[in-house]
Formats: sequence, C-alpha cells, structure tokens
Amino acid sequence: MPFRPSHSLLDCELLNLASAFCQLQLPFFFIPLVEMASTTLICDTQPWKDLKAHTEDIKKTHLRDLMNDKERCESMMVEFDGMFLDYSRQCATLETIDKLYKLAEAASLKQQINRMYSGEHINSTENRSVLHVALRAPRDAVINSDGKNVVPDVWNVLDKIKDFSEKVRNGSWVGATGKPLKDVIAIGIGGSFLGPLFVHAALQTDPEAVEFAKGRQLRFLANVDPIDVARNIAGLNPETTLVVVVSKTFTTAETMLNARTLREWISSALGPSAVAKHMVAVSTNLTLVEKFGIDPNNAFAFWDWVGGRYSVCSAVGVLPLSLQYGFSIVEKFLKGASSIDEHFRSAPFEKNIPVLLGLLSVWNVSFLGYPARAILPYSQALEKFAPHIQQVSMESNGKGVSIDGVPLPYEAGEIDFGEPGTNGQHSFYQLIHQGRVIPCDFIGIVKSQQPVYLKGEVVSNHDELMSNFFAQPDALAYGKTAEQLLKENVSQHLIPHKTFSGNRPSLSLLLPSLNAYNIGQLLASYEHRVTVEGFVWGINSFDQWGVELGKSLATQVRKQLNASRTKSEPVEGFNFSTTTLLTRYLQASSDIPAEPPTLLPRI
Ligand SMILES: O=P(O)(O)OC[C@H]1O[C@](O)(CO)[C@@H](O)[C@@H]1O
Repeated sequence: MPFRPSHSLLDCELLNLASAFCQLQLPFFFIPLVEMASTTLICDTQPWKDLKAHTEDIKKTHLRDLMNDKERCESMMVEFDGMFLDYSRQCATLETIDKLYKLAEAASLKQQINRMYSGEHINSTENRSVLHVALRAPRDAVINSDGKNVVPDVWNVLDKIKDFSEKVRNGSWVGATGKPLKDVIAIGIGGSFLGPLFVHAALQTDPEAVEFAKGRQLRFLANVDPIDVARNIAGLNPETTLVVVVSKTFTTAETMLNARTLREWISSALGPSAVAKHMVAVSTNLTLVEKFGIDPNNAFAFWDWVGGRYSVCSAVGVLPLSLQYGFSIVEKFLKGASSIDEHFRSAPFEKNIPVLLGLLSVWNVSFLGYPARAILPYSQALEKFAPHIQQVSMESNGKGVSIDGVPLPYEAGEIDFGEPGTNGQHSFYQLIHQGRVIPCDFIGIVKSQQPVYLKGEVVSNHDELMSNFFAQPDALAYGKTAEQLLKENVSQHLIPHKTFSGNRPSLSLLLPSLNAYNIGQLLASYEHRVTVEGFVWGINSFDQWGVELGKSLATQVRKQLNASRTKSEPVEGFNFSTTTLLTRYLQASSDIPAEPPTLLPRI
C-alpha cells in the first residue's frame, strides 16, 4: 500500500485525523492508535513539500521566457503511436517535471498502476477490481480478477455482439412485423450514455464509418424529462426500431422509467410479444433484465470490475456502436484504446503520455492553484468529448477524503469543461485570456476527416481551423504587453483593457486523424490521466458515493408527489423552502388527473 510509513505521526497527518474525528463527533482520544500510525497523506511527503516550495521559483518565471529555451521545449514533447504531446506551454521547468516524477515515486504510482492491471481490489469501498483495460485487451491476453482470467469472458460477449449486430444489420434479425430494424435507441444515463455518445458523434464524420452506417440511425435517450423521450421517438416507427436498455445496475430510476416508456411505445403499437424482438439489454444485472421482460439471451453482460464511466469499451458502447457502424469499426476503436493501455502500463514516465498528463494536472491543481481545466478539441466531431471527460474526471476524482477515509487537507479533482474550437473562442475564451487562469488542453487533428477546399481561398477550411489551434496557445502563453501596445499607437486609456498578461498554461495534443483507432487512443489517454491524478492524490477514483444522497432524497419527494396527487395528502416532512416549492408545484398542476391514462409523446 502506498503512503504507509512506519515512522511516527507527521503534523499534517495528526491534523487530518483529528478533523476526521471531529466530523464524526467522536472524542479525539477514541482514535485507535494503530490506525493513527498507519495512515498518511501525499501532502506529508518530502516531494510534495519540495514542489510547494518550488512554486515560488515558478512564480518568478514567465512562459514568454520559458518558451525561448529550446532544450526545455524539446524535452517537453513526446510521441507515441502517432499521437504527439507538446507540454512546453505548462508553467513548469525541467526541474518541476523532475520533482513531479519524485512525487509519483512517493505516491507509488508505478506500483498502483501495476495493482490495477493485476486485478487487485483497488476500488476498496466497493471491494472491486478496476479492469476496464481488459475490455480492449487482445484475445490471447491474460488479465486476472479474483484468480480468473477475464479476457475470455470479454471476448465471448464481443463475439455475441458481433454476431447479433451483423444479424440486425443484414436483416436476418427482423422486427415483429418482419421489417428490418434500421434504427436504434440506446437508453442509458451517465456512464451508460456519455461515452457511447462521444464515440458516436466522433465516428459520424469518419468516411469509413459513415459508409457502414448508411441508412441507419442511432439515438440516445438519457434524460427522464419526457421531452427527451419525445425527441427520441420523433419520426421513428416502432416496427423498424430496436431499443437497447443500457444500465450497469438495471435500477437507475431515470433509465428504468425511460425503458418502461419505450416498452409501452413498442407494445402499444405492435403488441406485448413484440418486446422480444425490439428490446435488448446491456447490464451486469441479468436477473433484473429478465424480470423486466427482456430475454436473457438478448442481454449482453459486463462485470462489476467495469466502472460505469469507464464502460464505453464494454457492451455499453460496443453494442449500440456495432449496430450503427458494424463490429469491424468498433474493433478498431478498441485496438486504439488497447495501444494506449499497453503504453500506459509499460512506458517510462518521461515518455508516458497519460502519466505526464496526470502529473501536469496535479501540478496545476494542487500546486499552482488552478482548479479548472478546459478541454478544447479543434474538431467538431469531438463535440461530446468534454462532456464525457467531465464525468470520467469529476465523478472519479471529486472526492473529499483519501482512500483510507482521511479528510483531505488539499483539493482533489478538477473542474472540467470545454467546447470545440473555434466555437469556444467566441464564447468563454475571453475569461481564459484576460480573466481567470484555466489550463487548456488543445486537441488538434492533422488530417480532416471531411476536407473542404475552395478555389481562391488562402487556405483550406481545415487549415483555417488549425490556424486557430496553433495561435491560441501562444496568445495565452505570451500575452501582449503595454509596450507592444504603445508601439502600435493604441490610445493610452485602452492600454489596460488591451493588455494580456500571458503566462497562461496549456498543452497541445496532435492526432494524425480522427478515425476509430485514434478515438480509442484519445479516450484511453484521458481515462488513464484521471487515474494517475487519483493515484497521486491518494483517493479512490473508482467509487461515486456522492451521487447517492440526491437520489435518496428524490425517492422521498416521489412518494410525496404520489400521495398528494392520488390522496390529496398535504406536503409534510420537508423544510420550509421545499414545502413551499412543492406545494406551489402541486397547486399549479392540479389540473392533471390523479390517475391519468397512459400518454405517449406525439411529436
Ligand atoms: O449504468 P447505471 O447503473 O444505470 O448507472 C448510470 C450512472 O449512474 C451513476 O451511478 C451516477 O448516478 C454513474 O456512475 C453511472 O454511470
């Protein structure tokens, strides 16, 4: 285990434990002494303290000067399997990077990565291994969980998906009325939605994938807002639609209500027996799948060692994407992810893209004090990348205690947001240039998947886009001084407004193209980056207890709404604010009958 020194208590540690016990409202003397001696935090280590002290040196530097050091810049560029990372625009020197490697060592990063790959139960609060890497491992790989090689199970499901998706696509699996199923609605939320949506959006512009998707539609129903149901079924015919219910637990309230709604949509149009031909499921909970009325033979399994937000490479993503694009395209995506898995596991830290990305994030968040990160792909096809990484990162690392349950005296996690360039430039970049400092990830693609050239234009449309990709990082790094503005004869009173302080960090990631393989590489790089951050911060990046409280409070509200509507019971048991809001809501919608007939949207 990392961070378990046998030496006596360190100051920061004692403070943390005391505050943990204060939160539990137990007297401090109740702390078991053995526990006191066994738990420490990364902030207690010498490399962390060295980095803290080092921030004073960094504050004296400016990227304008750092960028002049060619040797420094050269050693801040890494290439792997066609991906090129340039992190020379980070507010960091070679000494910083060296100190970050020492921090990684203090965090036992290498050992923690190995523990993940060897199937140890590193998700300790759920007592599970974390093996999304097994989802894209080659057929002959051996990856054990609880003493069993899980790779054959993974490939059994992949083979089943290949077979099923081919049958649907070639028309040998047809709907209840004998018509081919050309449209798919995937119902799921969170990790059972965002990853597949990101990959779908990206593949939609890859010419090879587009060719395979001709005549087919894939839609995603996530929100329990009935408007999302309405939008999803608009223009679709139940006779030619296949519904895939995707839920790891098969208990998520939103997904299950949406699944019951679409089951009603199908059975009211085609009769209840049509469900067998028009609904399939992806889940770890095959018992509940059967209970719902979906034949377990039409269910595609995955396993509790796959976290929801890390599940896009399981049947969660592979099934809907194979139905849309064919299994061969999706297999390329898996291979791209697998290539990064191997790189992450084996490359030395200096050449290891996910490790470098993760360490730089820790540097920005924990030492330079920049809590947010902007993900800025200069590719419209990556429009759903930032929303997906938002979940991967913020649900994984948004934690307040260490893996041992000690409250953290430092902030973990980061605030992720982003939009494709250049749209973002006309939206929130103002704040990034002259307001707050937000480290940016610029992601560029060398060859456009949809090139456009116009005779007489100075550059192609893609070059126009990429001109911005190359310009923005320098604008952020160098800024613009008052002296420069004076030379340009800018009026005195405008100088403060037109000055750019610069010294704003970014990194640039260049991908050769945006095909299925590269999309897999990008996904795995970010997944592992988040893991690296979590390992260094000493937290459990693989649980998500923070989502539970809101869910259970919603259960109370649901009961109240039912009681008030059907039995006119008054709103009770809530605070003044919620009581007022609920009462107002009920009164203003009192024209809705207590038990209305089944109603489906009709857009
Ligand atoms: O796949 P399920 O079990 O429906 O869960 C959906 C999502 O809900 C969450 O548990 C959060 O509420 C995510 O972690 C998960 O991806």
